[in-house]
Order: sequence, then structure tokens, then C-alpha cells
Amino acid sequence: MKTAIYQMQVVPGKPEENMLKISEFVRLACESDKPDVVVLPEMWTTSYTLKEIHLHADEDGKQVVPFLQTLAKSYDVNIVGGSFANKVGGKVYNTAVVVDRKGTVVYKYDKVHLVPMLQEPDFLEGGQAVPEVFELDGVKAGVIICYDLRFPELIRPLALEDAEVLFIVAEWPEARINHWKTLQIARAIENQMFVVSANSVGTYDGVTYGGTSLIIDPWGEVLAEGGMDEGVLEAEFDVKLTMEVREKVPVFTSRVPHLYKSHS
Ligand SMILES: O=C(O)CCC(=O)C(=O)O
Repeated sequence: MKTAIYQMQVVPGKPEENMLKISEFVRLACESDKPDVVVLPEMWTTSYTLKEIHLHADEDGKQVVPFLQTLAKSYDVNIVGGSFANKVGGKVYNTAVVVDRKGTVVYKYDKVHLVPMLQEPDFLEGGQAVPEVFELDGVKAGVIICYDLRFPELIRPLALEDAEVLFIVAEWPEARINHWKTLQIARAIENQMFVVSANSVGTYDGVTYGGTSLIIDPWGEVLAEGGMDEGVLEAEFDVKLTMEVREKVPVFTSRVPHLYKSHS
């Protein structure tokens, strides 16, 4: 799976400008060494313009989703389309969307865990369903959004359903970038899966977003790591490694689920 991550500087509150930036990124990425999948960051239409989010949010994905579908089809590329402010029934969700190379929406997910540190719960509505496995080119994968990374209980079930790749779309602040990196390496090792993350860069309303997008293999080795500038991060990997690692260190067959308590 050849991946290209857009470590994007989102223009706050300007969905059209951000769409142009993304069109250009996908065009350039696909014209050179064509990837199988491109990955965008969290809230790429608006950034965290939460006080005006009702004004800038897309109505039920009516603009964003067809935009991504057209791009995917035109360039014959799978798109893990980051997330966007999505107004449904008067409420704004932080919604991730995944489109395959035929332009079919294969998955949509509303961010479950809203971030108190960024006042998300004051302006956004939390999703009511945990992430599920989807397929891109026959590869099983899952997607989570930013703060979700702190909740391993979302990710383990994806691994138990044979996900080989975890995509993380984020707008994670520089202030806690060591958590960002350490948690992703831990999730890759404990779930024996690839982790591919897209974080944004730039500063809005006093918060600097820390880049450091990552591609990590199931041994926890970092295959590619972004800096703090806008740019593209690429790597190619073979998902078969997931199986090899699961055979060599068989944590999934060593599990003793009947002893594990549910604390829900
Ligand atoms: O968990 C964190 O430290 C940052 C989370 C975040 O920025 C987000 O979910 O948008």
C-alpha cells in the first residue's frame, strides 16, 4: 500500500480555499509516484473555528463528500478524507469520510470523543457509534479522529476484526506532540497493525498544531515522520507484515478474554 499523507495547513473558516489546496495536493501526488491511498487531516474544511462552526459546517456532507468522490474517481485513488464539520439535523459533528478509488463512500464516522481542552463539547455533537472496519483494495482498515487515540478501547476491537491498518486523522497540538507519537507507536505494537496518521500544521487562536504525521509498522518502527511544516509524507508498505508479526508474537491467540472485565 503506497500512501501519501497531506500534512496540511488548513485555512481557518475557508472551506473553498481548503478544497483548492486539497485538489492541488491530490493532483501532484497522483501525477508523480501515484499512491494507492491519500490521507487528509482532521477538520480540514474549517480548522477549529468553533465559535462560527455553524456558519462554515457543510450541510450533511453535501459539498465535501461529492468533492472527495470526484477527486477519487478522477485520479483513481482511495481517499481517507480526514474529517470535516458536518451539520446534520442542526447539530455539528466532526465526521470522517473514506472514499474508494471508484468514488464510492465506503465509510463514515462521527468522532466519538470530543476534546475538552479545545472546547469541542461546547460546539460539537459526539458520535454515537464506535469505528468499524472497512476495506480499501482488499485491505482491512479502521479510522479514528485525533483525541480518539487516547482511547485504546476503540482500537482493540478493530484489530480483533482483523484490521491491518489504522488511519488517524488529526489536528493535534504541538504542546502534547510527545503523547501523539508515543501513543501511536504503542497502538501499532499492541495491535500489531500499521498506523498511518495525518496531522495538520500552523497556528489558530493561540494553538499550534504539531505536524509529525507518521507511518508506523506493526513492529512499532517509524517508516516516515513529518516535521512541523506543511508538506507531503509518503511511504510504501506491505500489509502482509501484519500477519507475520501476529504469528511471531501471537498476542491475539494468547488473550484470555473471559478474565477481562468490562468497565463500561
Ligand atoms: O488529545 C490531545 O491532546 C489532542 C486532541 C485534539 O487536539 C483533537 O482531538 O482535536
